[in-house]
Amino acid sequence: MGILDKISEIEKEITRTQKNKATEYHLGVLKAKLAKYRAQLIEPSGKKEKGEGFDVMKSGDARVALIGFPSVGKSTLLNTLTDTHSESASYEFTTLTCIPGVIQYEGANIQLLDLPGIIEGASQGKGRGRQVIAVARTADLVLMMLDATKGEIQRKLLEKELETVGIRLNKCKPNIYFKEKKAGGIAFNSTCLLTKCDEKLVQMILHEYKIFNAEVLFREDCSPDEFIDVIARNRVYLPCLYAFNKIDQVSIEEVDRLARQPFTVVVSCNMKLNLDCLLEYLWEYLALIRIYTKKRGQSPDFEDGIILRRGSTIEHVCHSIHRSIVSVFKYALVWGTSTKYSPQRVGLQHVVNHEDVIQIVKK
Ligand SMILES: Nc1nc2c(ncn2[C@@H]2O[C@H](COP(=O)(O)OP(=O)(O)OP(=O)(O)O)[C@@H](O)[C@H]2O)c(=O)[nH]1
Ligand SMILES: [K+]
Ligand SMILES: [Mg+2]
Repeated sequence: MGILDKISEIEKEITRTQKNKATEYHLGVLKAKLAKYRAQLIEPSGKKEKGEGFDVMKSGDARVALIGFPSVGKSTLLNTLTDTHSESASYEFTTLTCIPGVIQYEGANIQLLDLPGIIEGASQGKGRGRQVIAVARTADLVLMMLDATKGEIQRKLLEKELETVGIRLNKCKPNIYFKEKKAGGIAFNSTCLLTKCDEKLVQMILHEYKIFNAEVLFREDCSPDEFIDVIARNRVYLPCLYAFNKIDQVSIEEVDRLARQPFTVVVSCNMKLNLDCLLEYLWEYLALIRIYTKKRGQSPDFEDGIILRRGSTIEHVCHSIHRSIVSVFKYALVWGTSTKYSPQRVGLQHVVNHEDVIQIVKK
């Protein structure tokens, strides 16, 4: 039996099995098995698959992958937001490779990757699904483009495809400490009440993975699926923005309904409607900030900021100026919203805010 057959057997058994207290353990083990086989499916086979242009160099401050069914308007968006041209047409599978463009926004260079359309079964290799998904894993954000005239179906189908290959959208990593050990059996602990998972189930799942010695600490009330995500290791957690395109084709009531969904923006690429809003969301979801540096006695150059991630520290600022700066760093002066007063003297661990002005004082 091939892996695909094994996977579909297990999937069938999971749907057949009624969910209740008595089947909980059985289901947990089935899910662990499923996760194992799926991981084998996406492991690189060694030989390079066809599809040139898929190894695109990462560049700029962040990378966004355009994922969607054929002909939803992905290439039209790339053509509208960047200087790059990607063929767009009314027939499906117009785009056959990965085409990178650059969005310039708020002083940041955001790499936007136009990709071939994907369809149901993409995760199992239909069309160029596997290559497209491999690119999505390298992105900082998935921009899922959907056809507003088709309601929510496309979204559900694509979410399932990405879910299957271990891509988690708009989800946090489960707060579970997990460490494999050489000996000592399985040490299980939790810091909160667990309602979805227990020690026995954790052990059974670990045995499925042939893990017999490990330390496990649940710091939140996680499900068996979330625990499997932690031990499976190949999971990626990405923010996702859903963009419903072609709103020029649906009623105002439908536009309003779609726009109210979480993590969603409604646009028309052809008619250039609401694209400024899409860009604002991208900036927000990528968690980008821009700071300025200045030299002593001079005013900052507001034309030339440094783009960082939210949560970055003075140490990150130093590194993005030059590798050697940290070794001669004495303190920094900060003007902006991250300090109580301006300027304020801070150390390397100080977290900076959007639009802060920073002066590095050397030893
Ligand atoms: N009505 C309408 N049509 C649009 C809009 N945006 C794109 N289209 C049309 O949709 C068709 C497909 O556009 P593409 O940009 O080629 O779509 P794609 O997602 O790149 O398609 P593939 O590369 O084949 O996956 C073209 O005929 C576009 O003109 C829009 O906002 N409204
Ligand atoms: K097309
Ligand atoms: Mg295209």
